[in-house]
Amino acid sequence: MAQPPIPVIVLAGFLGAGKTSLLNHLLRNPQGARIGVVVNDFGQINIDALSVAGQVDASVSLGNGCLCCAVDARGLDNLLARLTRPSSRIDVIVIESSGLADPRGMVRLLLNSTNRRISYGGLVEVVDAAEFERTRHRHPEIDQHLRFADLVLLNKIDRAADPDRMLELVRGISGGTPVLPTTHGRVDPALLFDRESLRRRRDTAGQLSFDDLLADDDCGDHLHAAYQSVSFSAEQPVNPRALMRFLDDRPAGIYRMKGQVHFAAPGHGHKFALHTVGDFLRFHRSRWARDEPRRTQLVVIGSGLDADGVRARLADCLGEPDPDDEHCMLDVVKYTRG
Ligand SMILES: Nc1nc2c(ncn2[C@@H]2O[C@H](COP(=O)(O)OP(=O)(O)OP(=O)(O)O)[C@@H](O)[C@H]2O)c(=O)[nH]1
Repeated sequence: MAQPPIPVIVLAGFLGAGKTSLLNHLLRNPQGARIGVVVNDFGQINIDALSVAGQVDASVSLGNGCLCCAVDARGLDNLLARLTRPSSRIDVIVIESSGLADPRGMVRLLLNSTNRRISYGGLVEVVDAAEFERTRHRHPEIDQHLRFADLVLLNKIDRAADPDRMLELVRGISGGTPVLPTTHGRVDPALLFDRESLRRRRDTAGQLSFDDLLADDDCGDHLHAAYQSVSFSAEQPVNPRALMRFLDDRPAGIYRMKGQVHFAAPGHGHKFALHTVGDFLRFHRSRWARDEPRRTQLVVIGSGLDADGVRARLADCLGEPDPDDEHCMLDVVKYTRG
């Protein structure tokens, strides 16, 4: 008997809004579904793929550029072909797009896909409740992204200065699209995996018309045209004091940093995932896998970055802390969860 097509759900949202957090939440609460994942990251090092690895039924990743500007659907088709092999027994595919991708381009790619085993399963737009107003000010086109979506998650509601006002604002912008406040992307997975409800929402809310999707789209207008990424990788450990000085006084233009840090500090041999989004700074501590190389890998995203300058300043953070400085990790620990 022919298998029903596998729904493909697109997670979109500006840099640092919480897409990977949502994806990890879905992977931890799969409701019995086998989830295939496509991760598309902006930097050369695919940090998002590193952050979801180990929890997925099947995953493929595509780094260094936004999928929304792929000239044809073949690149994505090849990835989807791997995930939709009958032997992988995948029930639903989730694409985490880069924080600078244009959701319209992503949806268009899916609709143009020649893979008969998939069907478009909807667009979920993640919004950072703490940063949204600043982001919108810089990139007014974000409003459209909300209207294209089937579901908007107003994430980081715990960080919003006035959550009710934000909810009202985002609901107003989203037109008929449902808006749900969340923290760390914790949403009932049934809302995303239940195809019927997604389809109903598509039929009722003001989504992309076919004309919108087919309209000529100039990639030069996409958000990522204004952003660059700088990748930094080092085997030599990082001096925590030096890194905190860097983070306190970040080079101009940086909006987002993510990756993992290997500190040289006695008693702190863990892996520290680093996230900055605007002014927000957070480390997450976890154990290195047994055979995982101890190294720092960071992606820095922003506009008007002096790439060499950023790399040079990060390189200055490498080295051992002062052996008499017992509290060298204090500031890092202050910003650490986990
Ligand atoms: N306080 C708070 N922090 C959150 C929430 N959701 C995510 N974060 C944190 O925000 C940072 C960025 O979250 P990610 O899930 O990596 O964001 P992203 O959208 O995948 O980021 P990009 O892929 O770089 O665009 C991480 O430190 C998360 O732990 C939330 O609801 N509240």
